[in-house]
Amino acid sequence: MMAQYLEIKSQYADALLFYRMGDFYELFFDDAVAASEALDIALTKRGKHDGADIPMCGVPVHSAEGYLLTLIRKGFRVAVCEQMESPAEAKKRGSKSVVKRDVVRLVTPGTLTEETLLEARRHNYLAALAHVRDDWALAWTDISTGAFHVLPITLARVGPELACLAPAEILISENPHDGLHTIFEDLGIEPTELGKSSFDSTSALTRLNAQFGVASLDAFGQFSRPEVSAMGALVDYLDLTQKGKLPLLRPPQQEKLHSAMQIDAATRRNLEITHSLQGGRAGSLLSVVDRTVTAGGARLLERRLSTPSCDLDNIHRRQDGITWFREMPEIAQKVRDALKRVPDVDRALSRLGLDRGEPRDMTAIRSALEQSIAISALLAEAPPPEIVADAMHALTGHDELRGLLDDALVAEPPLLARDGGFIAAGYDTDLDEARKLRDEGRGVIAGLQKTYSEQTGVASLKIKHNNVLGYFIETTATHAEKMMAPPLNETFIHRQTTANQIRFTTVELSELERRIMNAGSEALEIEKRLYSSLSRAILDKQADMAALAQALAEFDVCSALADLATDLDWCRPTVDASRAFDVTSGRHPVVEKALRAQGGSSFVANDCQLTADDDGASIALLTGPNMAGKSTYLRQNALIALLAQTGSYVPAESAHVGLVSQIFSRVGASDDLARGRSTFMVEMVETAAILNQADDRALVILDEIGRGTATYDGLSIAWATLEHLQSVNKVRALFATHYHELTALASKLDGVRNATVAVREWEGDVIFLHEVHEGAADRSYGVQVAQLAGLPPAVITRARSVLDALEKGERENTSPKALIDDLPLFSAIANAPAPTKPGAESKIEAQIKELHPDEMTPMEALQALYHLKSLLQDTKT
Ligand SMILES: Nc1ncnc2c1ncn2[C@@H]1O[C@H](COP(=O)(O)OP(=O)(O)OP(=O)(O)O)[C@@H](O)[C@H]1O
Repeated sequence: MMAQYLEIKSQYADALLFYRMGDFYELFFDDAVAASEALDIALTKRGKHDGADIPMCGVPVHSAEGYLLTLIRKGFRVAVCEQMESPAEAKKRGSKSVVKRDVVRLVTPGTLTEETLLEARRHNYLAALAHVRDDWALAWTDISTGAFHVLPITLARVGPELACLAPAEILISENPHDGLHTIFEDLGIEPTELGKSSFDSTSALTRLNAQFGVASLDAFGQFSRPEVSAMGALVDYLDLTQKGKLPLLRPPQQEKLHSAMQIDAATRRNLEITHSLQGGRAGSLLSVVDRTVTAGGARLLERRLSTPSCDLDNIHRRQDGITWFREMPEIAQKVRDALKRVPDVDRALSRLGLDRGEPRDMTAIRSALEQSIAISALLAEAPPPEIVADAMHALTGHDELRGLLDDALVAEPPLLARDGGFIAAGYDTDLDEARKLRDEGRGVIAGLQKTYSEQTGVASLKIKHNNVLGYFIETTATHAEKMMAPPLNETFIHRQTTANQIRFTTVELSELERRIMNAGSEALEIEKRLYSSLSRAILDKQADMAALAQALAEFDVCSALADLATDLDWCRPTVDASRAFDVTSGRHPVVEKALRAQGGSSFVANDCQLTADDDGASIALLTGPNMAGKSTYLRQNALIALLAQTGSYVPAESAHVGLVSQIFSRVGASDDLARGRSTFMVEMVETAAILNQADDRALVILDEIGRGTATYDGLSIAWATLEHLQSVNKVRALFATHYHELTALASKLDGVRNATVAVREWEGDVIFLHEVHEGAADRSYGVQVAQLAGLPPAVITRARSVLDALEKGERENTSPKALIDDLPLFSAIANAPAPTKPGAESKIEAQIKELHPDEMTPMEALQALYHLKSLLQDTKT
């Protein structure tokens, strides 16, 4: 057995081998050590190899999925090795024969199909990156839904596209291109390297033609060599991991590089589109926007938010869909109620296709078909817009399949096909009979006894059972002669005579007995056969079912965005080919929601006017105090552009967005010490990307550029950046800064204007109004904000005097150093009496608490007052 183990393991060196032994998957050697640690299970030993103990651990087969999930999440790949015959079959070949075993599947992050291993509301992409000289292509698939796409790209776009896709696994050819290391490092992805043959475009063509059952790929589009190579690598890897059982894949969909808004990895992170900066979904734009009620809808929405469109027709079609649902709230509600009952058709289909399905996957298809009829009737109540009408075609015409599944399946099938019990009564007569025999064996025997008793005229005839004879017919010995003479002896075959009884059998009874005995397993066998034929019937309609799933997801997304727009009072933006960007009363959806949840102040809506001339830039230079809401304002406008091009309504009173081809954002500082980059370096790398790539359709938001270095260096960099954006990139941009010197540029550069976030000063404190209006701020109120944050009062006092000195120096043109030299040292201020800690009780307060005015004489009251006054004087000196 160990020899067999080692032989199989040698083929899967980079995976843990789950070696099936009866009811367990066992792991040995290093695999056992690694798995026991990762799964926190006991490490034992079994036998010896080369004189040393063999480490071993195991997981029960019935709960293996949970363990698999943990291992995959921890970055392992698992080869599942099953027994290919029963021990009895092995024995037939000789008493020492080892049960045949083989790997049936290699489980990797990108090739999961099990419900428990997948996140229902997210795609699980497997991607492959290929290049032929300087031409690159990215192909990706989600085998749990059948999606299959390919995109020709450039090396520069690899990072952004991968950031958008966020694949669970990415395949590259061995000895990868030098440029890829940094990209993968940036994204924190560990690619899977395949041999060069997996990427060979000639054999890829053959593989792809076979996979899609065509003689040539021309039917799906004209594909370049890198595209074919990337797609071929995907199919090759699926073949390898699924051991020849290829999943159902939709025909390759060829994407265009510029059909979607380009958003690079840093911008994606900064805008917190699908994940917040903390990494989770909570706090992201998606978490606020997602009101879908089906898993398919949720996946579609996430994909749309990740890839806002640049195709005006597409955007308008989607908007029309939302508007339609908004205008008919009652129908929309009913559609959403029906959608809530729609299971995950895509993933059910995929499991059936890979022969990993269970009866529930079939009932999932049945429920979807049932709800489709209801939804189709609801949608027909008013003339639908194009997007809805197109999708509606996919809902109908499945009566045959629905009828079949309706007739064939019980209402609530058991979890596993192998337990049987999922085929409905009345669907198959053989099955009904087998079940009848299994369940009502005794009843059938009683019926036969009655028949025989009538046929023989022996009222006392009985059918009995014992372990030696099995079922037999018994009469008293008095009937022996009659029973053993013609014509009865033709039917009744004598088996045994006892003192008083005589026993017979019949061909019919023997057959019945055999059938009763086998009925249980026969019922299971028949169900297995019926399961396969139902599965085939569903898979024959795979393309229709996939289209149905897509249509249902589309209705879900449209109606969910309509619900959101109505509930949160969002507007339909005008999206066109102009270079406008004009938002009235825009809001930040995530901050607004957070403020509402806290129940405190409400969000202050702000306008944004960035409409550019035909060939110029339009840049708003935003100054204002810390904490005033600059970052929020910057982000909210980027998110409005993004939402508008997703086809969604937007959080504003009105919005006009001329197509944005790229969004860039440099917001906030973060360092990347793991990669040896300081905060400032990260900032500069991101700024360089913007200045090198932004075109005149880009929307750029830059927050406090240059703040990570010395004041004059920072100011100079910010200055030059602003000029470059205005004169070379000619972008629409929001540029927030604390370098108030920059505001002077507004009068010098065309298309640059100043805006500021208002605050009010009151008794030395600042009150944040969060209102953005024309003009420039002259101060940052940093010291006040620091005070709010709880910096020790001595530090605040000291900071105020330093600030006053610096400002005075600036006015009087004195060197700051000379001025600061004149200031008393910090120690002078720090030696001042320690301020009472906020919340701690002062001496005076304590004394006042001790006073009981109702119990005091006027004299005592006067004395107490004098005493308090003297205390006050004590604290002041
Ligand atoms: N329009 C608004 N209405 C209400 N509250 C807002 C608004 N904008 C921002 N805020 C609140 O103010 C806080 C600070 O906002 P933000 O981080 O945008 O300030 P900032 O000006 O960028 O500050 P800094 O310059 O210190 O980075 C937010 O967390 C939010 O709670």
